[in-house]
Amino acid sequence: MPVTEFKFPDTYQYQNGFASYNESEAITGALPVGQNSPQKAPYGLYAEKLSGTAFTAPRHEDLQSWLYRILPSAAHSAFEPVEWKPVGSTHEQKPHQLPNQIRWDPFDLDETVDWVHSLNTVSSAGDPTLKSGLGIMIFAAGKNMNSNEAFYSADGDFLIVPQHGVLDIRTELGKILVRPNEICVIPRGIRYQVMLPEGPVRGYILELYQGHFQLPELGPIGSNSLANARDFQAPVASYDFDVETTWHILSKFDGKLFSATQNHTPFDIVAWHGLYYPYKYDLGRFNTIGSISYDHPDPSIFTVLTAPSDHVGTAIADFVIFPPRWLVQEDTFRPPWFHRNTMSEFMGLIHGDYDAKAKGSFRPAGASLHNIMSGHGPDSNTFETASNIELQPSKVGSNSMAFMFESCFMLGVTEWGLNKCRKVQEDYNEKSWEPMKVHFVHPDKTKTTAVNGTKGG
Ligand SMILES: O=C(O)Cc1cc(O)ccc1O
Ligand SMILES: [Fe+2]
Repeated sequence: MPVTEFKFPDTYQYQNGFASYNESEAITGALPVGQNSPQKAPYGLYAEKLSGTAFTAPRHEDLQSWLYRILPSAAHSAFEPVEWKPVGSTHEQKPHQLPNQIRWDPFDLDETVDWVHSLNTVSSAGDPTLKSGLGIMIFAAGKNMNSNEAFYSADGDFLIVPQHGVLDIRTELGKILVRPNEICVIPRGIRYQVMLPEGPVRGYILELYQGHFQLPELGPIGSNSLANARDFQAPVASYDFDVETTWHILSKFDGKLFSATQNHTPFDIVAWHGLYYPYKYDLGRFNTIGSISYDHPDPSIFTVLTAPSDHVGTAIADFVIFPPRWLVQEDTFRPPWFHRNTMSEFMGLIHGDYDAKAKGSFRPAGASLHNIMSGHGPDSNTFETASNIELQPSKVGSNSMAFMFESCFMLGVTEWGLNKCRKVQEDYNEKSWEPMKVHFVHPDKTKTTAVNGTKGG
């Protein structure tokens, strides 16, 4: 069910559509007509270009916006490095590459920190300096950012998946409210401030060091379904006129934090137009497709957004969800099959349960990582139940929302993710797959052999 139908209505205004060429002006006439950079922009505003792709990118990839602001973003002091707890996503701190299946208990809320200081990298691949790879972060914050602070990441686009609490995000291009079961994307470079109107927040972030997210191809599904383009929402221009306050601009740059000061607000964009902007999406609007005959299809049918690599069909990162849905397949083992995947699978749970795992084992605000070729699938109890249950149409995932960040890269686990967070479940394999029973019965029953104390047949 869409969040917007059961929670308080969003107070902000949006423009609808994925990858739409948008334009917005907080004062009528602030956008120049017929050109981008007149000798004098309307109302004495400065014109500033923001590029999300190279100037020479092909048209179908091109992401640029023109901003009309009171002062240019360049008007600030030099950036200085500032103390930041290591977020563990730089090439200087190589993460642990492990073939183990890993699962984390729910990450703790931390009411002592704000958005910027709440970010902890749990897993990563590649290197932001080479615009290659991605980072996966957990955020858990309980404080508003200072009212005169704004943050941006030069390292990549943030795909933010809140699990708890409400994020009131003021971006340079306008305001976005994001709640659990909604997601938002803040592209590289865009400055923003995060306030917490309902108290503590927690969730997951995929930071994409290369490329940008797009909607997946629909192939034979046709021209609608999955995440429909019209349900994505971009903010409208909203500005302050403040050239007196001292502001701090915080920059995540190669996994480190830098700060610069300026004596004017960064939220001074009166109008903008273009294709490079933040946006949000309500996962409750996802139109889920599934099997209506037999067998369990690949989870790619649940892809909300994909960041493609240069190799068609292989993603740097897919964002996949497991929404409430009906299962009706006949003569089918309905939960996910056992598998080993050339892609890495990092999963999180926003609320509810996940149908491949025993209740209470993979919990909301927890996570799991099944790296390249690490065998996984339903745990032993889930297998026994699903292979014996009488098959009726049944609804799975009512009031639940699991998701997966799936990547072609081997995902390393940071020191924080492996040790410091203290959430790794030591008994994941022991509880899930080591108890699997042998059901094999040789057609010639005299050849049955005892294994693990269980006699086949
Ligand atoms: O491993 C998982 O739980 C995710 C997953 C779900 C599914 O339905 C099929 C494949 C897959 O990797
Ligand atoms: Fe999987």
